[in-house]
Amino acid sequence: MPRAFLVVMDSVGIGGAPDAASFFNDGVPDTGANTLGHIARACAAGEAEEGRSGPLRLPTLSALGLGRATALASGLEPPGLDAAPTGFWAAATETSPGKDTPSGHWELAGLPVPWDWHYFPDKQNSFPQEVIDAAIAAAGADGILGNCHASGTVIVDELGPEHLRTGRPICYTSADSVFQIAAHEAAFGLERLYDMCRALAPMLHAMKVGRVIARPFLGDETNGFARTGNRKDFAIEPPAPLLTNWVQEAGAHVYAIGKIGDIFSMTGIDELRKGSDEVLMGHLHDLVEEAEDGSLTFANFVEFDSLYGHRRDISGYARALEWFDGEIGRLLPKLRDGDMLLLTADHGNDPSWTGTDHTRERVPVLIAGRGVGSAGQVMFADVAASVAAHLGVPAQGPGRSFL
Ligand SMILES: O=P(O)(O)O[C@H]1O[C@H](CO)[C@@H](O)[C@H]1O
Ligand SMILES: [Mn+2]
Ligand SMILES: [Mn+2]
Repeated sequence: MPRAFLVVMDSVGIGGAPDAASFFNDGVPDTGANTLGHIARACAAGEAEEGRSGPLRLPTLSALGLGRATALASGLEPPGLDAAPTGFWAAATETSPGKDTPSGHWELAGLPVPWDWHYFPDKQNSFPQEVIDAAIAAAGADGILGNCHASGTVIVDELGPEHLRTGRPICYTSADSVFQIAAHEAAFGLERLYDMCRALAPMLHAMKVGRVIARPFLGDETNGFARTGNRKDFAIEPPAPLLTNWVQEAGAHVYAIGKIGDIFSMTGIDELRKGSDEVLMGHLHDLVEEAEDGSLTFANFVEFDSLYGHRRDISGYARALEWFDGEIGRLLPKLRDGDMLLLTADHGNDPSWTGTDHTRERVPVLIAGRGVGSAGQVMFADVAASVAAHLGVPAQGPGRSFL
């Protein structure tokens, strides 16, 4: 029986979104943003030399059509990615009005977001008093810190000492529909932070804020602060069935790897494996070996986005892509007849761009196991319909299979 492995390379956009002008970073429209294309250009120009050197080397992803998809999506031919495709590729366009992770994943799973998310657009004094009051009550503190747009690593460095002195949680947001809470795992307490997020989530979700995100960190003023791997996203539940439900309702097993569990609030998921991207890649290799016939494995590799995209770190992003390419190169020979591996992304996060937020872009669709060719321009929701068609389960919603 066929199996499907749907792998999201978080934020690996390929530019060219037709509505990029309606999205912004620090007030600058996302028009022209191109995560993969600008990384490849910087590498070719010798401008991404930290921990690596020279042109971006992605032989496996290039053979699966990454360069062709980027050129089709944006007109930018990424240097060094011009291999003749040996897989099936496409460039996908999003319709949901958000450039955030839940919007991208829900639509890839066949469910465009049917509402406008609530944002906190003011860069300072971002949160309304009723939200601040609820946060203070949920924290059991005498106030909050931050109340602004921020990069999560910068605000922890800046406000970590005051957080330790006052016990006040650091609350911040971004261009996404998120309410993020950074707190010290020991001094404030990890479970206390999770409890605070759980207490606030119903109010924020009712406002159509997509996620309350726990951002635990450790360290001190002398040695500095660092976020831990205990991040937890408290996301709004998807409002209708999507790919994981369709597969599960057809009687097949659904494995989730990484943030997929949080993004979908475990809807339609039988088992979840979490950890760093390196650990997640081990789980993906294991599941290619052992996943049941007919099953769906749905994975998210977040560190392209969280460690490099939001940090505007081009060299780091290139290193992560080259590591990932090597791993996928080792994975392909393990695929069985009837397996489909589909690599895609949920939005862009161009590390050469201004600001620190996601960038509105098209995303690649790279498929191993379904012959050689191209579907050209497709829609995010077509990914779900195509995976469902491959598995032989009925699809719902606006997506159409391109297989
Ligand atoms: O800067 P950090 O804390 O990584 O936050 C980033 O991660 C959030 C969720 O993807 C985004 O909205 C952006 O704010
Ligand atoms: Mn994402
Ligand atoms: Mn992000």
